[in-house]
Amino acid sequence: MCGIVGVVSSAPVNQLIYDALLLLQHRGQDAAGIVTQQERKFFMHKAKGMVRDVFRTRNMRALPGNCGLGQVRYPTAGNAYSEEEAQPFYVNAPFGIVLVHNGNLTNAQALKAELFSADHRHINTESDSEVLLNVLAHELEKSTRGVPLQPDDVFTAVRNVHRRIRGSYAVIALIAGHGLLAFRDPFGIRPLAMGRSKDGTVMVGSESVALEGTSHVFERNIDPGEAVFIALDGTVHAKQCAERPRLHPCIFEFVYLARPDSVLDGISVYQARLNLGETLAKRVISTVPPSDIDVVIPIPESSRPSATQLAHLLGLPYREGFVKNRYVGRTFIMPGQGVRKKSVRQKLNVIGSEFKGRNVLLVDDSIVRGTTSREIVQMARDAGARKVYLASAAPPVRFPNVYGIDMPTSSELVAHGRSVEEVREIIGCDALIYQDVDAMKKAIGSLNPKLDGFDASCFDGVYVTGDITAADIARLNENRVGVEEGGEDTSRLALPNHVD
Ligand SMILES: O=P(O)(O)OC[C@H]1O[C@H](OP(=O)(O)OP(=O)(O)O)[C@H](O)[C@@H]1O
Ligand SMILES: NC(=O)CC[C@H](N)C(=O)O
Ligand SMILES: [Mg+2]
Repeated sequence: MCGIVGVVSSAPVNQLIYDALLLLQHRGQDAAGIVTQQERKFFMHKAKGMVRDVFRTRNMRALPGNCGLGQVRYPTAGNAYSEEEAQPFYVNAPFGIVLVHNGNLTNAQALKAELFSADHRHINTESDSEVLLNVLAHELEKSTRGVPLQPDDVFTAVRNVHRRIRGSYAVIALIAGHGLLAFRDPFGIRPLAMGRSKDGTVMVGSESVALEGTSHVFERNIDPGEAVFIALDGTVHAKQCAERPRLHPCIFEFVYLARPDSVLDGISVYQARLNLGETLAKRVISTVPPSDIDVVIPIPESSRPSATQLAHLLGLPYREGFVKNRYVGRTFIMPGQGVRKKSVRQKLNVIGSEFKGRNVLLVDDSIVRGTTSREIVQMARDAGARKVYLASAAPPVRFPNVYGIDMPTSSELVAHGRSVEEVREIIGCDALIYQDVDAMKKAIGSLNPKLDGFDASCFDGVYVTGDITAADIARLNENRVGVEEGGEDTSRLALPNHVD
């Protein structure tokens, strides 16, 4: 997942986009970029790094104009370390388009070949998002019946884009001199919401927190398959452009990716995590008697709501046993196993008194590669815990994700092809309690009965787009750079050394 935002206003938007990206930083830590538009000219700044490091005062001053968009990147395709694959991407025709994308295309390779041979378009990076932009540009070229561009021509282009591309995509594009286009894949896998501020500024963004935190009132989600075109005067046009839209949001957004204060597709992420804690509590009781647990300790940050609810239901004390260094980012979304492992120790430190001589139940939101759990269980033992139990608010992650979460291969997943007992041995805890897949779906799905289902592919192996084979998964990995086991980008551990 990445974080994306787009704005149409009657005032300069550079600071507003920056602020929204900061609120979406948890969705991508690897690169950030902003484009603004003034008098049909685009102004862009993008680079690797976190938002606060990428944009210095001089960069912000060079982003004039009353509309624009931005992205924070968490790479899931192409080269994790390439500055050129930072977003937004730009094409000069038709009109000039810049685009940001959250998600992952599953047919990007085939499209790239097709774009070259049939559409005569050159793709200069390994990014699936550059492919997406070129498909959109080609379709817009075909559908445009004159200048100025009409919303219906834009919608025709999006309809054709839906026909050509596969996978997950929440997209925001700015068409020079015309307006801001936002659309979502026909399954609504990745989130996208829209809101408005008192002065009439319209904002589209990945999570409601980006709207709320910048004083915009949430109006609605973009529907799966729907396209919204916001003209430069703020007029909003909307149309359903998919043939069979269905709402199957990614369940991992609720488990881990999104901020708890966001509401996605009508579901409070916080409430979803409380519910997961509740159902997990029932699983714990059937494995370890609560009388054998002295204290419940969350593994910061994302597991906290589930852990509090679980402790409450079991009638056990909830204590903070790990302190998080707030200057280290989220470890799961870092590229390279070496850096992830090192970061767990940098990020979390124990409060020894909470462990000494106690039976502790550690709670995490999910166990993916097992990097965090292995380190944490050892840290709890080193701090003197008698018994260390571990509960995961999500079920075992057993299948690769192809829709924008960086879990490209099954071999890296600690639970793939292993029984719970085998995973327990690897992690080194005294008992391991996982959430159940159906219980997870029910706990979250009950919060919005209008959902058609979830994309829960990393848990149940069912890919909602229905067209994913083992060969596709292998192919999707062929062009990945920077995700190999042990791969380490040491530069990210260095302190920022910018001098203005
Ligand atoms: O099994 P693993 O491969 O280690 O992945 C799972 C862990 O990674 C995430 O934490 P992260 O540090 O990314 O973010 P958080 O602070 O939001 O919990 C998640 O919350 C788990 O703790
Ligand atoms: N996580 C995402 O949404 C990634 C977007 C895009 N596939 C990239 O790798 O840059
Ligand atoms: Mg965590």
